[in-house]
Amino acid sequence: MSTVRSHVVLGTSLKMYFSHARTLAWAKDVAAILAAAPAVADGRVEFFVAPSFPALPEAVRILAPHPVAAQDVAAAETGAFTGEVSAGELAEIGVRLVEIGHAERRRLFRETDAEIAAKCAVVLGQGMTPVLCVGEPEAGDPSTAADVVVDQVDAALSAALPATTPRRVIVAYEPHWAIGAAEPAPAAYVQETCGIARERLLQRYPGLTLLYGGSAGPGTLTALGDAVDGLFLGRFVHDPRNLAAVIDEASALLDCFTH
Ligand SMILES: O=C(CO)COP(=O)(O)O
Repeated sequence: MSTVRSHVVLGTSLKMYFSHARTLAWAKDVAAILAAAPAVADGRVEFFVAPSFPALPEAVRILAPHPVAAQDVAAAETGAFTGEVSAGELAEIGVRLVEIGHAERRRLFRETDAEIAAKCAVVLGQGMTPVLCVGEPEAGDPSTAADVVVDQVDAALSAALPATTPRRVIVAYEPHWAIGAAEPAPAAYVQETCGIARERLLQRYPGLTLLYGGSAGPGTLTALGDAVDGLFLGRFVHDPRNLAAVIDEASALLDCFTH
């Protein structure tokens, strides 16, 4: 498949894998990798990381000027919601993106479409970018998967983001069955699903950035071609050398296009 791209977005969530000390050590290694990557320096490769809540302020400091994301947010703006963290407080400490509706939150914490929509609204209201996670629970066929993706995006964004507002939103397509697996979903399946979904979504959400997530790592971006704008990475970049490899791969794909 031909590669037609001028910009790649890469992100990763550390979920709840690391200790505080390991998160900060990892962030320092990653900051050095980003500083050494020309395609990151000139903005053609964008990278964000979502550590756990307690690590956010330090991660913002270590990774600056690269954006840091939260893994979740309260659906309410403020008030008596013990244990929750507001979008306002996240914005105040320098968080620029917020992951919403990850498969684990939908499945393990029974997060509903209504809660996810409310979270998108508060995040957009604070001027941050939602990283909306969508995807089908079971492997099926691409057109059914694309229906699920479009329905989940509409349920999350249609009230908060009128079609006339060209605000940036990141949608991470993560088939639930490909998360925590040995390898990503088959490239042809992802390409077809994303192709159908993107065509239907772009008219309504012109600022859409579409990422693939689910056991992604070195090689995934090349396999997917221009079906996606980038990757939402997980376990396979716990070793920073793998992140460096993915950044090199993204840079090489961009170089193919620009030279
Ligand atoms: O859920 C994911 C990113 O948020 C993907 O995680 P894995 O790459 O570890 O499967």
